[in-house]
Amino acid sequence: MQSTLPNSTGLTHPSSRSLAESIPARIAIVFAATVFVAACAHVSIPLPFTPVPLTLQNFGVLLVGLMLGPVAGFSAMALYLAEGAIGLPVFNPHATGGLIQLFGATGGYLLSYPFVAAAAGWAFRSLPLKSLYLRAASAGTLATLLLFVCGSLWIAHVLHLSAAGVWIMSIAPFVPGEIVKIAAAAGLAASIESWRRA
Ligand SMILES: O=C(O)CCCC[C@@H]1SC[C@@H]2NC(=O)N[C@@H]21
Repeated sequence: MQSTLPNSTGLTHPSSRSLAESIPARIAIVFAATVFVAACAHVSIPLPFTPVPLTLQNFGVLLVGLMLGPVAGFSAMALYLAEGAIGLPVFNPHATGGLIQLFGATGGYLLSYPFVAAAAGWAFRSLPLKSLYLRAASAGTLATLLLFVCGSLWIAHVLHLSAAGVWIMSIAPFVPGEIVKIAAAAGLAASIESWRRA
Protein backbone atom coordinates (compact mmCIF):
# COMPACT_ATOMS: atom_id res chain seq x y z
CA MET A 1 0.00 0.00 0.00
CA GLN A 2 1.21 3.51 -0.80
CA SER A 3 2.66 5.40 2.18
CA THR A 4 0.34 8.07 3.51
CA LEU A 5 3.17 9.93 5.19
CA PRO A 6 5.40 11.97 2.92
CA ASN A 7 8.91 10.56 3.30
CA SER A 8 11.25 8.62 5.52
CA THR A 9 11.73 11.54 7.90
CA GLY A 10 8.03 12.38 7.83
CA LEU A 11 8.62 15.99 6.87
CA THR A 12 5.91 17.56 4.76
CA HIS A 13 7.06 20.97 3.59
CA PRO A 14 9.34 20.93 0.51
CA SER A 15 11.90 23.33 2.03
CA SER A 16 12.20 21.45 5.32
CA ARG A 17 12.16 18.16 3.40
CA SER A 18 15.13 19.06 1.23
CA LEU A 19 17.03 20.30 4.28
CA ALA A 20 16.27 17.16 6.28
CA GLU A 21 17.13 14.91 3.33
CA SER A 22 20.66 16.20 2.92
CA ILE A 23 23.18 13.51 3.83
CA PRO A 24 24.74 15.42 6.76
CA ALA A 25 21.26 16.17 8.18
CA ARG A 26 20.24 12.52 7.91
CA ILE A 27 23.42 11.43 9.67
CA ALA A 28 22.84 14.03 12.40
CA ILE A 29 19.23 12.89 12.89
CA VAL A 30 20.24 9.22 13.11
CA PHE A 31 23.02 10.06 15.58
CA ALA A 32 20.66 12.24 17.65
CA ALA A 33 18.23 9.32 17.78
CA THR A 34 20.92 7.09 19.32
CA VAL A 35 21.61 9.75 21.97
CA PHE A 36 17.90 9.96 22.71
CA VAL A 37 17.54 6.19 23.13
CA ALA A 38 20.68 6.12 25.32
CA ALA A 39 19.16 8.82 27.55
CA CYS A 40 15.93 6.77 27.78
CA ALA A 41 17.97 3.65 28.63
CA HIS A 42 19.45 5.45 31.62
CA VAL A 43 15.95 5.76 33.03
CA SER A 44 15.97 2.13 34.21
CA ILE A 45 14.89 0.40 37.38
CA PRO A 46 16.40 -3.04 38.12
CA LEU A 47 13.96 -5.67 39.39
CA PRO A 48 15.09 -8.22 42.02
CA PHE A 49 13.50 -11.29 40.41
CA THR A 50 14.66 -10.86 36.79
CA PRO A 51 17.66 -9.58 34.82
CA VAL A 52 15.23 -7.53 32.71
CA PRO A 53 14.92 -3.97 34.03
CA LEU A 54 11.97 -1.63 33.80
CA THR A 55 13.18 1.01 31.37
CA LEU A 56 12.18 3.86 29.07
CA GLN A 57 14.63 2.53 26.46
CA ASN A 58 11.96 0.83 24.36
CA PHE A 59 9.78 3.95 24.52
CA GLY A 60 12.71 5.70 22.81
CA VAL A 61 12.95 2.92 20.21
CA LEU A 62 9.23 3.21 19.41
CA LEU A 63 9.36 6.98 19.10
CA VAL A 64 12.43 6.83 16.86
CA GLY A 65 10.74 4.30 14.58
CA LEU A 66 7.48 6.25 14.41
CA MET A 67 9.24 9.56 13.77
CA LEU A 68 12.06 8.54 11.43
CA GLY A 69 10.38 5.76 9.48
CA PRO A 70 11.59 2.24 8.76
CA VAL A 71 14.91 2.94 7.03
CA ALA A 72 16.28 5.71 9.23
CA GLY A 73 14.75 4.06 12.31
CA PHE A 74 16.49 0.75 11.54
CA SER A 75 19.77 2.55 10.82
CA ALA A 76 19.60 4.55 14.05
CA MET A 77 19.01 1.47 16.17
CA ALA A 78 21.73 -0.52 14.38
CA LEU A 79 24.13 2.36 15.14
CA TYR A 80 22.90 2.39 18.75
CA LEU A 81 23.73 -1.31 19.13
CA ALA A 82 27.15 -0.74 17.56
CA GLU A 83 27.81 2.05 20.07
CA GLY A 84 26.84 -0.26 22.91
CA ALA A 85 28.88 -3.15 21.49
CA ILE A 86 32.10 -1.11 21.53
CA GLY A 87 31.50 -0.21 25.16
CA LEU A 88 29.96 3.24 24.99
CA PRO A 89 27.62 3.75 27.98
CA VAL A 90 24.40 3.73 25.97
CA PHE A 91 22.68 0.68 27.49
CA ASN A 92 20.94 0.53 30.86
CA PRO A 93 23.61 1.33 33.46
CA HIS A 94 22.74 -1.52 35.86
CA ALA A 95 24.32 -4.21 33.64
CA THR A 96 27.78 -4.99 32.25
CA GLY A 97 27.54 -3.05 28.99
CA GLY A 98 29.34 -3.99 25.76
CA LEU A 99 29.08 -7.29 23.95
CA ILE A 100 28.39 -9.21 27.16
CA GLN A 101 25.16 -7.27 27.64
CA LEU A 102 24.30 -7.35 23.96
CA PHE A 103 24.47 -11.15 23.90
CA GLY A 104 23.42 -11.72 27.51
CA ALA A 105 20.02 -12.55 28.99
CA THR A 106 18.44 -9.31 27.72
CA GLY A 107 20.09 -9.55 24.29
CA GLY A 108 16.87 -10.57 22.58
CA TYR A 109 15.29 -7.23 23.40
CA LEU A 110 18.40 -5.26 22.42
CA LEU A 111 19.04 -7.10 19.15
CA SER A 112 15.41 -6.67 18.11
CA TYR A 113 15.51 -2.87 18.39
CA PRO A 114 16.42 -2.15 14.73
CA PHE A 115 13.54 -4.41 13.61
CA VAL A 116 11.17 -2.98 16.22
CA ALA A 117 11.89 0.59 15.09
CA ALA A 118 11.53 -0.44 11.44
CA ALA A 119 8.23 -2.22 12.16
CA ALA A 120 6.83 0.80 14.03
CA GLY A 121 7.87 3.17 11.25
CA TRP A 122 6.57 0.94 8.49
CA ALA A 123 3.23 0.26 10.18
CA PHE A 124 2.68 3.96 11.01
CA ARG A 125 3.09 4.76 7.34
CA SER A 126 1.14 1.79 6.00
CA LEU A 127 -1.79 0.81 8.24
CA PRO A 128 -5.15 1.73 6.66
CA LEU A 129 -6.44 3.81 9.59
CA LYS A 130 -7.56 7.43 9.19
CA SER A 131 -6.80 8.58 12.73
CA LEU A 132 -3.09 9.39 13.07
CA TYR A 133 -3.23 8.52 16.77
CA LEU A 134 -4.84 5.12 16.20
CA ARG A 135 -2.37 4.40 13.41
CA ALA A 136 0.59 5.28 15.64
CA ALA A 137 -0.83 3.33 18.59
CA SER A 138 -1.48 0.27 16.43
CA ALA A 139 2.02 0.53 14.94
CA GLY A 140 3.48 0.83 18.44
CA THR A 141 1.50 -2.19 19.61
CA LEU A 142 2.64 -4.37 16.69
CA ALA A 143 6.25 -3.31 17.18
CA THR A 144 6.04 -3.99 20.93
CA LEU A 145 4.65 -7.49 20.27
CA LEU A 146 7.69 -8.14 18.07
CA LEU A 147 9.95 -6.82 20.85
CA PHE A 148 8.46 -9.20 23.43
CA VAL A 149 8.53 -12.21 21.11
CA CYS A 150 12.24 -11.66 20.48
CA GLY A 151 13.08 -10.77 24.10
CA SER A 152 11.14 -13.69 25.59
CA LEU A 153 12.35 -16.38 23.19
CA TRP A 154 15.94 -15.24 23.75
CA ILE A 155 15.79 -15.18 27.55
CA ALA A 156 13.96 -18.52 27.59
CA HIS A 157 16.80 -20.02 25.57
CA VAL A 158 19.67 -18.39 27.51
CA LEU A 159 18.29 -19.06 31.00
CA HIS A 160 16.45 -22.33 30.16
CA LEU A 161 13.17 -20.96 31.46
CA SER A 162 9.80 -22.68 31.57
CA ALA A 163 6.78 -20.93 30.06
CA ALA A 164 5.83 -19.72 33.55
CA GLY A 165 9.35 -18.41 34.10
CA VAL A 166 9.25 -16.52 30.81
CA TRP A 167 5.91 -14.99 31.72
CA ILE A 168 7.07 -13.91 35.19
CA MET A 169 10.57 -12.70 34.25
CA SER A 170 10.16 -11.17 30.83
CA ILE A 171 6.53 -10.28 30.09
CA ALA A 172 4.06 -9.81 32.97
CA PRO A 173 5.88 -7.12 34.98
CA PHE A 174 6.16 -4.91 31.93
CA VAL A 175 2.67 -5.00 30.42
CA PRO A 176 1.19 -2.01 32.31
CA GLY A 177 4.23 0.13 31.49
CA GLU A 178 4.10 -0.86 27.83
CA ILE A 179 0.52 0.38 27.55
CA VAL A 180 1.59 3.78 28.89
CA LYS A 181 4.70 3.91 26.67
CA ILE A 182 2.76 3.03 23.52
CA ALA A 183 0.08 5.61 24.32
CA ALA A 184 2.70 8.29 24.98
CA ALA A 185 4.84 7.52 21.91
CA ALA A 186 1.74 7.41 19.71
CA GLY A 187 0.46 10.70 21.13
CA LEU A 188 3.78 12.42 20.51
CA ALA A 189 4.25 10.99 17.02
CA ALA A 190 0.68 11.78 15.95
CA SER A 191 0.84 15.33 17.36
CA ILE A 192 4.15 16.09 15.68
CA GLU A 193 2.93 14.64 12.38
CA SER A 194 -0.29 16.68 12.42
CA TRP A 195 1.73 19.80 13.35
CA ARG A 196 4.03 19.15 10.37
CA ARG A 197 1.03 18.87 8.07
CA ALA A 198 -0.57 22.12 9.31
O1 LIG B 1 19.14 -2.97 29.01
C1 LIG B 1 19.01 -4.07 28.48
O2 LIG B 1 19.90 -4.91 28.53
C2 LIG B 1 17.74 -4.39 27.74
C3 LIG B 1 16.56 -4.01 28.55
C4 LIG B 1 15.28 -4.48 27.90
C5 LIG B 1 14.09 -4.16 28.77
C6 LIG B 1 12.80 -4.70 28.22
S1 LIG B 1 12.25 -3.73 26.84
C7 LIG B 1 10.62 -4.30 27.00
C8 LIG B 1 10.34 -4.44 28.46
N1 LIG B 1 9.90 -3.20 29.03
C9 LIG B 1 10.69 -2.77 30.00
O3 LIG B 1 10.49 -1.73 30.67
N2 LIG B 1 11.71 -3.61 30.15
C10 LIG B 1 11.65 -4.70 29.21
